[in-house]
Amino acid sequence: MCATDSAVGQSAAAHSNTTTTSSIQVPVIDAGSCFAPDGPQPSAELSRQIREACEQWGFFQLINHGVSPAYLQRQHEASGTFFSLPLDLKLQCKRSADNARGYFNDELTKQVLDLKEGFDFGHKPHPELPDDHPHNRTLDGCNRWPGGQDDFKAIMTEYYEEMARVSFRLLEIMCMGLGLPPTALHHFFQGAHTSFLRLNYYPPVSAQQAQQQLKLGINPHKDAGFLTVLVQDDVPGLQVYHDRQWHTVQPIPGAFVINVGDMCQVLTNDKFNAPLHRVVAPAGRERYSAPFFFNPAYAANHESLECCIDTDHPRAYRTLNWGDFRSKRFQGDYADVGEEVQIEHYRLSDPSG
Ligand SMILES: O=C(O)CCC(=O)C(=O)O
Ligand SMILES: [Fe+2]
Repeated sequence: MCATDSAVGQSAAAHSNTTTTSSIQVPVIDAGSCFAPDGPQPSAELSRQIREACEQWGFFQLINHGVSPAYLQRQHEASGTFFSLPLDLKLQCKRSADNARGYFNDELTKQVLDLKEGFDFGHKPHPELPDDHPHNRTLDGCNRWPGGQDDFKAIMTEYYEEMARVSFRLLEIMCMGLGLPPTALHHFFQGAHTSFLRLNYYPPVSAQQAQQQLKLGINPHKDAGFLTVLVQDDVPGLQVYHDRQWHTVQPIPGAFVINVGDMCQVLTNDKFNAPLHRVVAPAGRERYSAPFFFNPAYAANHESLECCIDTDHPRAYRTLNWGDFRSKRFQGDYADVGEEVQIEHYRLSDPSG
């Protein structure tokens, strides 16, 4: 990608090949259908639960959200159809150094090759113009689609819009949890958010391979944007690092898995933490997931919010421009360019700052 960040400052255990099982679980929150288009207003109790999950884990699952399961099912089926296309067709829309969007099977996370395939597409500023029109070339590049797969494009575009709607609602609930008006942070996103949808396909490794050595579909990383809304199928693999252990995010049919990203950590002055996570390559079965990375406008400058600063929590970061951060990050995901930029470089106590 990736919208990912590095594991600087994390203990060696976070990089070990061992998986620890634990009885504590990523929080599961009932949203009371408030993500349905005509659903009820989110309650203060929901915003409290989400705030606590963001403070304690930076990860949670949202059930009973109210988004029609048909969207999720259509997306899942279309993703399966895409990844089963012949490789030469997929390679026709392969991403390149100057265009972060399209198909890829050579992603590096922290300069280590991931065991997976993926497909990215994102915000198109002028939907009425062709994808490759100069006006639709963004900092991330422009969308490219596999030839002759109009249904795939239509289903994914519809799904993207639905995830954007869900993300705006989540943003509002998070603001409520911080004691802000629900729309207090809209200006970071509205009209020009640079979100993108990623489809992930993890081919199975043999049970024998998995036993010999832990194989990772995605290496440990943090997501760089504001938040991520992910759906996974019924094959476990996603793990979050919490309290010095890796915890599997157990698949729950139809649930959204939400995690905090770097920009949210900067805005909240470390009150909400972007958690380290990874994917264990599935043994014996393939696995699919679809993260929607809810990203601010390129021009958005991030400074910690006044409501998150006090004498015990002084301002932790220098101003960080999202477009600048994002483009530096993509260079590191596409090719091994040495140490990647990360939010720690913007920490006011960072001597290199
Ligand atoms: O596949 C998953 O469950 C997680 C994917 C992920 O973390 C990512 O694409 O950044
Ligand atoms: Fe991620």
